[in-house]
Amino acid sequence: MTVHPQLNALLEACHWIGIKGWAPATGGNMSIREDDRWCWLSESGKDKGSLTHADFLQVEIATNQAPSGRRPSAETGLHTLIYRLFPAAGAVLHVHTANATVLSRIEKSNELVLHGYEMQKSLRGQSSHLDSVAIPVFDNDQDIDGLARRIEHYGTERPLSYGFLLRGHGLTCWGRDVAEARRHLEGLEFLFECELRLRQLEKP
Ligand SMILES: CSCCC(=O)C(=O)COP(=O)(O)O
Ligand SMILES: [Zn+2]
Repeated sequence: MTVHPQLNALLEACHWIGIKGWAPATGGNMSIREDDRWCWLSESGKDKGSLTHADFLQVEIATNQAPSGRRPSAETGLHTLIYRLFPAAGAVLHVHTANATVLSRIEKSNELVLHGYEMQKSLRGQSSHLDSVAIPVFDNDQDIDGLARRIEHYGTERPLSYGFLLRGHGLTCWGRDVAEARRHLEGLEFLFECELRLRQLEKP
């Protein structure tokens, strides 16, 4: 079997996520794009910190179908949405970090605005801490098709870049390749931790 060149990088990213504790239990899911039609997604219900090549399933982006008959991630529809909306997206990482989970509950509006942090420059195209970066926050939903429709609708009205938060659930982020998706994940996670600490310190 020929292995997609980005799959090794994705596996390494999954192991790194596991070591960081960002995909506890069976939380999280990860994928890479193969081409316009196909992507490779983690199988549902696995420990994402100890995945092997065999745990990635080929999935058709337009239909969410896996020809193998095995069950790809329960959140497949969010990965394929990103690949459909953003032709340049090459990798998607979804994690359940404590910071993303708690901050998305504390933030009551539909956007978390990051401002004043040098680390905003870890995000593609950002060049100053003086700019504001809005990360959308969507209410969590077990209806992934419905959730995907809400995210798609948001993207018709507001910029949808880097990633989004699912309230009380976690972060989904992407990049042109695994390296960029990893950088966005690490950068956003650091920014979430700073924002959470700041809000706790500033609490009256
Ligand atoms: C305890 S994990 C709940 C499901 C979830 O949010 C997740 O990220 C993992 O789902 P998958 O089907 O991709 O294993
Ligand atoms: Zn999840």
